[in-house]
Amino acid sequence: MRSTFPSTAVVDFLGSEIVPDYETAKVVILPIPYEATTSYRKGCENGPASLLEASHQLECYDEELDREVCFDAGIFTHTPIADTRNGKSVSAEEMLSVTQQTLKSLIEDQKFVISIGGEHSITAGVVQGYCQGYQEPFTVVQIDAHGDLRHEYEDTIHSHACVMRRIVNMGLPTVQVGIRAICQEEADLIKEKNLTVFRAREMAFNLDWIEQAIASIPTEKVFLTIDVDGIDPSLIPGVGTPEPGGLNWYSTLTFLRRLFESKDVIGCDVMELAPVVDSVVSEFTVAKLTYKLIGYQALSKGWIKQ
Ligand SMILES: N=C(N)NCCCCNCCCN
Ligand SMILES: [Mn+2]
Ligand SMILES: [Mn+2]
Repeated sequence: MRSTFPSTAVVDFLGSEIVPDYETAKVVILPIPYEATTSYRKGCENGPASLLEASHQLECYDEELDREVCFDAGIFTHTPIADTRNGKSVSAEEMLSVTQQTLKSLIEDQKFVISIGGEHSITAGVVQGYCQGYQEPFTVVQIDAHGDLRHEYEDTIHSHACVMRRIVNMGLPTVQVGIRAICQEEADLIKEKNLTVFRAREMAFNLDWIEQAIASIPTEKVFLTIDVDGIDPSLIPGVGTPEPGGLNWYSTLTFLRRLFESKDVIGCDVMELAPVVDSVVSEFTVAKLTYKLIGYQALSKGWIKQ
C-alpha cells in the first residue's frame, strides 16, 4: 500500500531489480529534494521520493519505442543531495555548490543525468555544473508556465521565480516554451533582450510551434529544464503554482522526441513536482515523462540492445 506521505527512504527509479552498477549505467537519476523559496503551495521537497515510488508502476516496455528502454540505458539512482526534508536547513549557496559539484563529477564520468526536484531554483546549480563540464556552447530550453525571469522575488535572487534570470545572466542562450504567467519586469526584459519565448496562448493555435521552437535553438547542444507546471495542471495537479492552459501530453512528447532527435541533449531536469495527498496522478505522470526522456535519448544516441 502506498503511504499517505512519501517516505524519505531512497528507492530506485523503476525498482531495484533492474538497477545496474554505476559503471555500466548510461543514465543517472539525481534526486534533489530541496525546497526553500516556493511561494504558494508547498511540498516539492517530496517530489523526488514520490516520483521514484510511482516509477515502480511503469511498464519497462515503451510501447512507442517498442523496446524495454531501461535495459538499453542502464539507469542508476543517486543518493539525494541538498535534502531539506524533516526541517533540515540547507542554504541556497550550499544547495547550488553541492549541485554544481555533483553534476560536474557525473558529467566527467560521461553519465546522462536527469536531476529531479525540488524547486526550480536548483536548475541554476545544475546548469553551472554543465558550464564547467562542457567547453562547447549550449542553449537552455525551458518548459514552464512561468518566465522565472525576475531579478529577485520575496527578497531573494535564489527564488524559484528567478532561475531563468540567473541563467540569462550567465550569458547562455535560452528558449522558453509554454509560458503563460509573467510580470511587467519579465515582459520588459523579454523585449529588451529579445528573448525567445513560445507562449502557450499562441502555441494552442499554431501547430507549427514545435518546428519553430526547434529551429529557434541557436546551438547543437541543449540543456532541457522541465518545470512540470508547464504541462497542463489537469494532467499534473501536483505543482506549487498551477496555471491553466498548459501543454497537453502528446504535444509535449512530440516536442521532446523532435528535440532529442535534432539536437544533442546534454542533460535534463524535471522540477517542481509537489505531490497531492491521496492522488498518484501527478507523480505517475512525471515518472512516465522522465522515462520518456530516457527513451528518446536512447533512440537518439543509438543505445539499442538486440
Ligand atoms: N515561478 C513561479 N512559480 N513564479 C510564481 C510567481 C508568483 C507570483 N505571484 C504574484 C502575486 C502578485 N500579487
Ligand atoms: Mn513554473
Ligand atoms: Mn519554473
